[in-house]
Amino acid sequence: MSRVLIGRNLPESVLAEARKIFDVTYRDSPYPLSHAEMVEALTEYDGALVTLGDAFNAEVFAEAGVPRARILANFGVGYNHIDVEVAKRAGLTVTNTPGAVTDATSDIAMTLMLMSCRRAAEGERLVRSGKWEGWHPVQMLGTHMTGKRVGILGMGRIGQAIARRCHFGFEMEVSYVSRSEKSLDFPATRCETPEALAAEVDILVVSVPASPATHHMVNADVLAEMKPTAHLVNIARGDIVDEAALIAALEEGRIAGAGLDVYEHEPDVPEALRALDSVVLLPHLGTATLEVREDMGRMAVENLRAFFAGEDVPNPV
Ligand SMILES: NC(=O)C1=CN([C@@H]2O[C@H](COP(=O)(O)OP(=O)(O)OC[C@H]3O[C@@H](n4cnc5c(N)ncnc54)[C@H](OP(=O)(O)O)[C@@H]3O)[C@@H](O)[C@H]2O)C=CC1
Ligand SMILES: O=C(O)C(=O)CO
Repeated sequence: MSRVLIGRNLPESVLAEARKIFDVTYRDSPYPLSHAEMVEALTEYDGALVTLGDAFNAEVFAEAGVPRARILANFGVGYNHIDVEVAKRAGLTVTNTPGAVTDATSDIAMTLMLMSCRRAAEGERLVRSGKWEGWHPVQMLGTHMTGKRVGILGMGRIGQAIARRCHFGFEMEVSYVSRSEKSLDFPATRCETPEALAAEVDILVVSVPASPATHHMVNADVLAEMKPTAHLVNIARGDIVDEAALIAALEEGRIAGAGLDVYEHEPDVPEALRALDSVVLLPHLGTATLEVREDMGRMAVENLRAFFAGEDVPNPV
């Protein structure tokens, strides 16, 4: 039986499935693996189910030397916490969980769009404060989403699911940036650059993966192109947006608001961001439903199973 580390708390049904197939060591913790635990994952196990925040970087692989582990099955679609090139050079297969996350993450994008446009978090805080004085015709006026233009930065699985919700649910127009032209069943305009996209949309949604190419893709120049009435939503990874530049744009009222599920130095969220009424802050909730986490877990376990059975893994990265 292959010796597999489950690196973090998972839904019970996923653990039970894994235990049927492997000799499982379960690390019963909500926190990411430490450096020493990652080295141990590589040296003491045949494979590991790893999660967001487990920073399998070049130093970890260097310390592990010639690893015993042959596969890292990531629980999640985003794998920017793993140095995949170094992992492959060390002889490991890396897998992820595409698709299982798409609808839930798109739903959180819609939640953030609506909350930011309709000032929902600010309104909730007002009611909780006991200071609400009742309805009046010009109280807390937000942005009407129906019919506006959304900009999708990264028209992949999640970007397309968000665009579909916007087009079919809110009659919105869609613009996007992607490396390749997309063939879609709804109208959408492709822009050449993030700056061009930012300039023409009412809501800019970040859905590109984190990579050296997308680090700070939404920088001060992109934010400067946005309309003062526009909102930014980020459901991808924190470091795609230059957080300091975003805080400055919000503080100076150069954009109307932002909705964030992810942060540049997660879980640290700068005090300046937390102090702003014009920003909606969620704790990386994109895939946080039991059904979706079970699906992600099943996919990760299936990748491990297939690998150790000598089959092609379903989701190599
Ligand atoms: N908040 C949360 O909880 C969650 C966050 N995520 C994040 O969402 C990300 C996207 O997931 P998913 O939609 O499945 O990924 P996909 O790979 O399906 O889509 C990524 C899209 O980004 C585009 N892209 C990639 N690099 C660039 C670049 N340098 N310039 C322009 N466009 C680029 C790709 O273009 P092309 O198609 O042309 O190659 C593709 O359209 C994940 O990587 C993850 O970080 C995912 C799930 C949950
Ligand atoms: O899948 C991912 O990339 C996440 O961020 C967590 O589900």
